[in-house]
Amino acid sequence: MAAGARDALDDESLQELRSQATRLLLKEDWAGYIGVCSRIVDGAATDRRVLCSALAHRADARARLGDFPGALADCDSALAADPTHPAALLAKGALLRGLGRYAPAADCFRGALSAGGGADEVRELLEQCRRLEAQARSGAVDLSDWVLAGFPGKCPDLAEHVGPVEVRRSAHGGRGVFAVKSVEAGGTLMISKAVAIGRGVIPDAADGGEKMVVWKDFVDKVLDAAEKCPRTASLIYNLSTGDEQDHELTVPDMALFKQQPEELGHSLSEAEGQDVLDVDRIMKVLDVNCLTEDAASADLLGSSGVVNCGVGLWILPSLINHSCHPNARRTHVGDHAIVHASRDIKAGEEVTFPYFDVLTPVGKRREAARAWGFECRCDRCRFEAEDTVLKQELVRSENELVNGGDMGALVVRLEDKMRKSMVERRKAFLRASFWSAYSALFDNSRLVRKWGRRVPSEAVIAESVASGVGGCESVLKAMLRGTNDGNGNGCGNRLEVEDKVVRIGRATYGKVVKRQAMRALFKFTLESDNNKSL
Ligand SMILES: C[S@@+](CC[C@H](N)C(=O)[O-])C[C@H]1O[C@@H](n2cnc3c(N)ncnc32)[C@H](O)[C@@H]1O
Repeated sequence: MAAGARDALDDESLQELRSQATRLLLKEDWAGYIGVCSRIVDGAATDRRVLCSALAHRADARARLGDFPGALADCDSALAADPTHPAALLAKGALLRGLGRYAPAADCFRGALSAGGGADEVRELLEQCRRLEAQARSGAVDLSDWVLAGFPGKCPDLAEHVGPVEVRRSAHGGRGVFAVKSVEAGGTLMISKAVAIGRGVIPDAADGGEKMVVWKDFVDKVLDAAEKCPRTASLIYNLSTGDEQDHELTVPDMALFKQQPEELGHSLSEAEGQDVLDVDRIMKVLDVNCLTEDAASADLLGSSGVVNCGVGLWILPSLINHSCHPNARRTHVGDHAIVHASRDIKAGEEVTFPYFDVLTPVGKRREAARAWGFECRCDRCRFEAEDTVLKQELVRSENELVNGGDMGALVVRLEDKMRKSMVERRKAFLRASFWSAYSALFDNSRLVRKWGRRVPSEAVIAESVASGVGGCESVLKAMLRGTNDGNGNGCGNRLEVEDKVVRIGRATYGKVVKRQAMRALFKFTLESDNNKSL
């Protein structure tokens, strides 16, 4: 330390501050730690070594508290004083990596390696950044090793990715997400990291109280994230509260979803200059935009008699509207949601999720949409409502479904109606609406013996439903069961059948594993409850 500098720390004071910092570090008291680092920074005078390492430590603590702009500014000050300071390069690399800026993060780790920082660990970080940078650009994910090993340990790290999609005004209401290129079933549309997730393992018999604990914890995390990062607050304020008229919802620029380092620290819209969070507004946004996570990996960790509950906010995916013939699904891996095409999507088509179970008749779907606060305007609902002859048949079948009866007879009657004139897509819609009747028939060997010859095979029904409403676990299960004799009862020859099964597997989970690992997912699908994703 330079002797005689004003306010410079003497060796003894510096030693005392370092001991205090270590105690606070062990207690993970980051605010206290930042305070002590600041005193060292202020007293470091012209001692570059002391100054840079205190700035690097303060940057690390600021990042832990979510103050990314402050952390980045500390790293930059340290590197302005000493461009090869290993700890500052490592701190900046870790910060940029966490923010999804893999290429500049890799530059920092490369710099730290040449400055002699870390070696093996830094080499590993550099390798990770290269892999994530490539994945962020291509959207290609390969979870084969993790799946084949039975989902061990921590989830694989993923990078955010915005695929061939853009936000536009939607006929469904407000804004929606649209494909700008054709995407085949299983293709990745986007990979988004959650702003926050509330997770809990809730006993089956739990009342609403335990769910409220998960919700409260989640809301606190969202508010915390918004408070610390104006950009996050700005993204949240772009989402609908449910109170706006359609024309009041502005179409956001896609650049908003592609984080740039120069945007760090200042927001792109309303959150700028706004010190106090609009908590009421954020609460409304959460009500309209939260998505649930049915994570298979979380499910595997749970024990019997409990259900895993995950609720989260993923910004770009929450702009995806609902349709009863959806074409997209999510696969959850850690905090990332991989959104993929669940059936082929044409360029210009709107990307849609099922907000609720769409393997149900129109009446039940209407109730579910109302619970969400909207009237579904999708073409499947329109088709099921407009044809008066069909409407009568649907009312009769829905009543039979509710009151029980011979589900085989119901299916035969529906199939006879369809055989006459209906196009494949409409057949797929009706089969999806009466999926539970088809399942009851195929689940019961007595009914299969009685009615089996008069209806298409289970595999043919599964393929038809997947073409109409996309792949999902129930349909994949039916396909696997329907083809386990190897020929799929009229579904084609063995290789053709295998291709069809893999296609529905990809439509269900996305192209996240190689073909050989797909078998592990199939085993998992057959063993798990319906409606769980990865
Ligand atoms: C998560 S937001 C989807 C994005 C929203 N359209 C926007 O502009 O922000 C959910 C809301 O979108 C609207 N919505 C989604 N799907 C719809 C559909 N099929 N029919 C009518 N409104 C729909 C409803 O207002 C619903 O509460």
